[in-house]
Formats: sequence, C-alpha cells, structure tokens
Amino acid sequence: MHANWKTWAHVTKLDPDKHLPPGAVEEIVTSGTDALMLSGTLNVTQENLRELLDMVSAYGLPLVVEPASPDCAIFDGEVDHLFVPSVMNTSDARWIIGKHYAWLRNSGSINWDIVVPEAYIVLNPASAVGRVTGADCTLAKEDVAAFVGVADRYFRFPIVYIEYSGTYGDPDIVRAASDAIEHAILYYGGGIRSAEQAAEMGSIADTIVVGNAVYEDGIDVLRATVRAVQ
Ligand SMILES: CC(C)=CCC/C(C)=C/CC/C(C)=C/CC/C(C)=C/COP(=O)(O)OP(=O)(O)O
Ligand SMILES: O=P(O)(O)OC[C@@H](O)CO
Ligand SMILES: [Mg+2]
Repeated sequence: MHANWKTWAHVTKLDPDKHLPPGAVEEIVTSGTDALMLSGTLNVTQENLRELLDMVSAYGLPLVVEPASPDCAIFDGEVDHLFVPSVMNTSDARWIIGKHYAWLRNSGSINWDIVVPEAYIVLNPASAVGRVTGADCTLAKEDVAAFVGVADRYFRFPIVYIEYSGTYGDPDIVRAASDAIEHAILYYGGGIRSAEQAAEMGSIADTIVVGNAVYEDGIDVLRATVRAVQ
C-alpha cells in the first residue's frame, strides 16, 4: 500500500457534523493542504460522513476517514486511508481496545490495507474527545514521554497524535513527545489559527492538523497555516 501519508506536513480535518458554505470545499482542496481527514467525536453518522465524502471526493486530494466509532469505519472506494485511534491516556479500556474488539467481532471484512492505527494522547479535558474518553489530561512532560514510548517503542503504532482539540497546546509537551519518538510519525492538532502557531508546532511535529479554524476563521487563515509548513 502507498505510504505517502508519512510525508504529509499539513492535514485539514473536516467535521461531518459541521456546515461548509458553498464554494468552501473548492477553496479548501486548493489551499495546498496535503490531505483531508473526515472526523469528529460527536454526532458523526454514516449519513453525514458519506455526504461530506461525496462533497470532497472529486478533487483528487488524499482522503482519510478517522472514525470515532465502528459504525463510521467505512471502506468506500474514495477513502484512501482509515486512521483508527486508540487513546493512551485513559483508564477506560473501551477507547483503547474495546471499540476495536467490537468492530472486529461484528464487521464482515476489514480492508486492512488501508487501516493505519493511531495512538492518541488527549490533552484538552474540555474537548469532546477529552470528555467522552475520560482522558487524564493532567500530564507532565515526563508522563507524555512515557506514553509516547509505550505507543511507539512497545506497541509500534505508526502514528502518535498529540491532541489538544479546540485549544492551542504547550510546545514543551509536544517537544517532549518528539524527543521520545523513534519510529512513529508525530501528529499535532489543536487550536492552530495563525501562521505563527502552524510554524511553531510544525517545527516540532511531523504533521499538523487544522480543524476548527476552517469553520471559524476561513480560507485565508487555512492558507496561511499551509504556507507556514510548506
Ligand atoms: C474501533 C473504531 C473503528 C473506532 C473507535 C476509535 C476510538 C477509540 C475513538 C476515541 C475517540 C477519538 C480519539 C476520536 C478521534 C477523532 C477526534 C479526536 C475528533 C475530534 O474530536 P473533537 O474535536 O473533540 O470533537 P467534535 O469536533 O466532535 O466536537
Ligand atoms: O479543531 P482544532 O482545534 O484545529 O484541532 C484539530 C484536530 O486535532 C481536532 O481533532
Ligand atoms: Mg472538532
């Protein structure tokens, strides 16, 4: 399978539960972003996910579906990759292996060629993903480094994702994650709304993810975050 995803510097995360004005899709796909990730924690259904896929699939940009539940793990032809999260810093096993067990137990066939496991470290307790997974977000740098080691060296996840969804994170924490990584690709996402922030996190992580800014700040901000890392 093609592993081009390892070279992406900038990913735009689109939420099937949110509305884009006419023309926005065209502007987003031509912004220079390397790929689109379709994802959200709350209110994502097969219906709104497929509707968004239909809106974005004609443009040739790589498409990733990142399901927050097994029913949204879809393998439609236009989907290039299925990035499947596990949360490292929760004590609720559902979000580490439970949903995954249910997925394999209940689904017919899984196209493993496109599945890429992600080790999430969730650090904003107020985010939907923080609340839903009950993640312990009170981590020191040393704790983050240890979770990164568990994910990268022990479980050998190909992606480690430092997730501050909704708020801009602590660069020292992301640096601690980067220092602790040997093989995995390091993703950073959360609160990026300017070229400066994109450049700062982009100089530490391999790949930055921009989500809310697309909906709340518009295309010029998205373009500025792309230019800052490419
Ligand atoms: C086993 C399968 C196929 C699925 C389960 C996958 C798991 C364990 C998901 C846990 C939650 C998680 C890490 C979801 C990833 C997507 C994500 C973090 C979306 C962003 O969430 P928010 O931005 O907080 O939520 P909203 O945008 O919906 O408010
Ligand atoms: O929406 P923002 O805060 O940009 O975060 C991006 C992404 O990491 C969310 O899963
Ligand atoms: Mg979100």
